[in-house]
Amino acid sequence: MDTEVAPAVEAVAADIAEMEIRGAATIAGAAAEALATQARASDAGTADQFRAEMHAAASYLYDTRPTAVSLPNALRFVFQGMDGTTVESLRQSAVDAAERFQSQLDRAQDDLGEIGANRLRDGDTVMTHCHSTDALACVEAALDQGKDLSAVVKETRPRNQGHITAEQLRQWDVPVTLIVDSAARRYLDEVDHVLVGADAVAADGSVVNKIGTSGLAVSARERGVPIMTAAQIIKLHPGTMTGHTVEIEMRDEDEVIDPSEREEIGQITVENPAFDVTPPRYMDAIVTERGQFPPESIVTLMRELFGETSARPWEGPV
Ligand SMILES: O=P(O)(O)OC[C@H]1O[C@H](OP(=O)(O)O)[C@H](O)[C@@H]1O
Repeated sequence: MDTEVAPAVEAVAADIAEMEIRGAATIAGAAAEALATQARASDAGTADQFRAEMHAAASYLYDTRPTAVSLPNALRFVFQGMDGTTVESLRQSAVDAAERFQSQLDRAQDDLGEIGANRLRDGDTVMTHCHSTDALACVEAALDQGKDLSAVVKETRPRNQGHITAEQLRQWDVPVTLIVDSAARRYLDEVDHVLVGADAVAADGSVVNKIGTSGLAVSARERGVPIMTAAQIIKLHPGTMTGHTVEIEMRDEDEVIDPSEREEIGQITVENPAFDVTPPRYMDAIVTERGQFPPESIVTLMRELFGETSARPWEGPV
C-alpha cells in the first residue's frame, strides 16, 4: 500500500520543526491545512489507501514538535470530520473539516481576546513573554475598546520571539520597552499585568509555555502583579486527564550558543528546553474563548470537551 506523504506536507512539517511556522495556534492551522493539502493531492485508488495516506501525513506532522498540543488537536479535528466510504467523500470531508477548523480558530481567538481585554484597564502597562497570538488578541481587543496600553516586552532568549511581539505592538501604536529576560523582576514594579500564551494546559491547571514563564509567574506573584494565560481550548491537553504528562521539547544547543564560541569555552554541557511548566497556584486566570477560568477549575471545561481519550489523533476520538 502506498503511504507516501505529499511533498507539500513534508515542507510544512519542516517549517514547523525549524520554527519558520511557529506559535501554537499558527502551527495548528498549518497542520490542518497540510492535511487538506494531502487530501487534495492524493491519487489513492481506494478509501483504505486514502485513509492510510492521511494517517501517514498526520503522523509526519505530529512528529515535528512535541509540546504544543494544538498540533494533535488540529489533526484530531480533521480526522473526526473525515467521513465517507469513497475516496471522493473522504477527500471532500477532510478538506471541509480543515476549513472549518481554521475559521473556528480565528473566531475563538477573537472571542478569547474580548474576554481577556476585560481584565485590562485603561492606562495599564502589560508585560509579555515570547510571542503569542492569543495573548496579543487580548491587547488588540482592549485597544479596540478604546483603552490606552503600554508594554514591557521580554526579548525571550534564545530565539527572541519578543521582537515579533514588539513589532506587532508598535504596529498598533502601543509604546514598547524591550528588556532582556533577566530584567523582568526589576520591571515588574512598573507593570500592571503579565500576559502570556500557552502551548498546552494540563488538567490540573498547569500552564506549559515558553521557557521562562514559570520564573516570571513566581516573581509576578511575589510582587503582587496579576498574571493571565490566554489559551484557546485547542491548547487544552486531553491526555493529561488520564495521567499523561506534557513532553517538554529540547531544542538544538546551537540556539543557545554559537558552536565556535562554545569551542572556545571548552567542554561544557548545553541544554535548551523550549518550554516550562507553571503550577496553577502561580497563575491568576486562564482565559479561553469559553470564558475565564481559575487554573484549578479548567478541568471542568476539559471534562465537558473531551470524552474518551487516546494518545494519537488518528487512532480514535479524543
Ligand atoms: O498560539 P499562540 O498564542 O500564537 O502561541 C502560543 C505559544 O507558542 C509559542 O511557542 P513557540 O514560539 O512556537 O515555541 C509561545 O510559547 C507562545 O506563548
